[in-house]
Amino acid sequence: MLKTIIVGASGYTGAELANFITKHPELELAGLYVSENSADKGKPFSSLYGKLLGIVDMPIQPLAVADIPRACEGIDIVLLATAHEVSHNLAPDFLAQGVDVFDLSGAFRVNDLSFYEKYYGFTHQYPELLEKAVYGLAEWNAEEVKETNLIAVPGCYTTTSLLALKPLQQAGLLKPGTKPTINATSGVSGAGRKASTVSSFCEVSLQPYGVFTHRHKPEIDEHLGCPVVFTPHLGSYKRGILASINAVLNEGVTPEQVAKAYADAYQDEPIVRLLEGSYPALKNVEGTPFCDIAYAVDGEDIVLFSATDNLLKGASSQAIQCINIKYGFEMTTSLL
Ligand SMILES: NC(=O)C1=CN([C@@H]2O[C@H](COP(=O)(O)OP(=O)(O)OC[C@H]3O[C@@H](n4cnc5c(N)ncnc54)[C@H](OP(=O)(O)O)[C@@H]3O)[C@@H](O)[C@H]2O)C=CC1
Ligand SMILES: CC(=O)N[C@@H](CCC(=O)OP(=O)(O)O)C(=O)O
Repeated sequence: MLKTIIVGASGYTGAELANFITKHPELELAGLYVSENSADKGKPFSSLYGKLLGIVDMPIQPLAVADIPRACEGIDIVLLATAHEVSHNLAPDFLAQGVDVFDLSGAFRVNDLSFYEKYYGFTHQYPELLEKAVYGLAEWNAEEVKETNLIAVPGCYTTTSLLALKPLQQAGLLKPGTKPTINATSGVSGAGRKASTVSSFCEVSLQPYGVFTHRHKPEIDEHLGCPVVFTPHLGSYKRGILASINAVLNEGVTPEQVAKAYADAYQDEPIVRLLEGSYPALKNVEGTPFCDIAYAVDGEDIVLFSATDNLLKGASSQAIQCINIKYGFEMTTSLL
């Protein structure tokens, strides 16, 4: 059994991780942590997430940086379900204790120091960790995930967009010089559990945000290998992302070539479902680890549709996929 702890356990992605770990036959949930002065320290986990009453009742513990060596005793894996700068500050201490780090934040996803100044508002202190971090897009980077002890789990919009676009880009089917245009809507849980006016019940409405400035645009560019236009929208529902993506195919590309690109990429992948005869719907992915993808072609125009649960394939279940890959377990263990 691999002893596993979660930091940021009281948040939305942390709670999903706790649920998966309790169902995983090879992982043992060995600790749930929040910040040193958290309002939730000492509470039983199930007092926050009643669905797990009788399943995860252990108390949530406060974690100061000085506590990390003690928290790591006998521990194999830490999942950081914390804000970007918190993960940036904590990951090196966990790695120094010999614990494998799976980070759900954006702190190690892009190997470019200036990116963090511009999009995250902090100065990245660990270029050597950016070098060793592997981007945990499970269906595409499995071999690399096996080789590292720092996995940067991709963001939710990014996962949803990349899984749809990568087969076309990798097969060279996109028209050079054109930019795929991604319009994606996320449920409010994408903003995390902490109260804010923007995400409060009476304020939320279907609306674009982060236009031309969202940090997932450069993350997508980097891991797709081609620039995109990305516009996120906040939807007035709890969870799930639907991305509609317009792209232009190279001259002469046939629908058969497109179909082959998707089949080659995903026919052996249990978590990505290629739909035929229907389009993705949030109700079909909510609460599941799946990414549902469909497309329609009209001459050189292609429209792609991709749907995930932002808290699962967009975060926690993808982190578990990465654990399954790294330690040689079946890819879907505890997920399906
Ligand atoms: N929500 C989503 O759909 C997605 C989120 N992510 C990323 O995953 C990470 C977690 O997101 P999410 O679960 O939504 O966030 P939440 O805001 O819901 O939870 C954050 C958690 O971190 C804890 N925390 C805050 N500061 C510290 C600290 N210094 N030390 C230890 N714990 C701390 C919080 O508890 P407390 O403040 O009480 O200490 C809370 O448990 C973020 O980086 C986010 O960007 C990625 C993809 C999708
Ligand atoms: C609705 C909402 O607010 N969504 C979040 C994205 C959540 C996510 O994917 O987090 P990462 O930044 O870790 O990738 C946002 O736009 O900031």
